[in-house]
Amino acid sequence: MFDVTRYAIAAQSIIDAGRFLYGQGWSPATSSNYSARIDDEHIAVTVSGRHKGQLVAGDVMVVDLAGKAVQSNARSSAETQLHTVLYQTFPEVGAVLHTHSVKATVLSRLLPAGEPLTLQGYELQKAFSGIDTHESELTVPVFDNTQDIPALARQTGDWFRQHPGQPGYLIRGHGLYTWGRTMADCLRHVEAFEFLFECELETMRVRR
Ligand SMILES: CSCCC(=O)C(=O)COP(=O)(O)O
Ligand SMILES: [Zn+2]
Repeated sequence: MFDVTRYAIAAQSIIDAGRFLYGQGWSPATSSNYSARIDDEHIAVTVSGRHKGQLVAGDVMVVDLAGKAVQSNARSSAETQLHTVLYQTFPEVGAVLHTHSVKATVLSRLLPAGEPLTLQGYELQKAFSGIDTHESELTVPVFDNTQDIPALARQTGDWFRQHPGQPGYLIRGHGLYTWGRTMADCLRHVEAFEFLFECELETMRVRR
């Protein structure tokens, strides 16, 4: 059982995040999914297929950390396991956001297969929780868009257990996953990634 007040707060944070992310053009055409932790065993997550700029309370539901719906007949996001694996792996994670921006999508397709995106020397890296110098190296792995969500959940879980300080990943031709202690932290991470993706794309353009 979960606390209804905590659920309502989590659901509202998801609704507000959707309005912002859709407004930025980072969650077009029903793409993306969002979640927020309710307690040690439950998260609030978006219902599959909903318009993320027009979310209402009925577009958010509760699942347990195995991804099983709790007190709902709705179908949670098709990518629910990519969220639950992060809450299982990192007890401090309070929110997870998945977005489909043009920059994340294009950059993930331009990176050589098998190579992560490496970010270093950007002042804005300090926007990520726990990063206090632009000299640190951020590694953003790029996973293939296999459509096999259980396999991807295992892959991402394994990778981040070995690299617990890294703040997100890309799925090739698909989008970004990032997380944070709070929804505010998580939204800041999305914004920071978007800025850094634009810098990387602009650098590639200038160097051509
Ligand atoms: C229209 S985007 C295709 C599915 C997807 O990648 C996504 O992020 C949304 O899936 P959901 O089941 O969470 O609505
Ligand atoms: Zn997606």
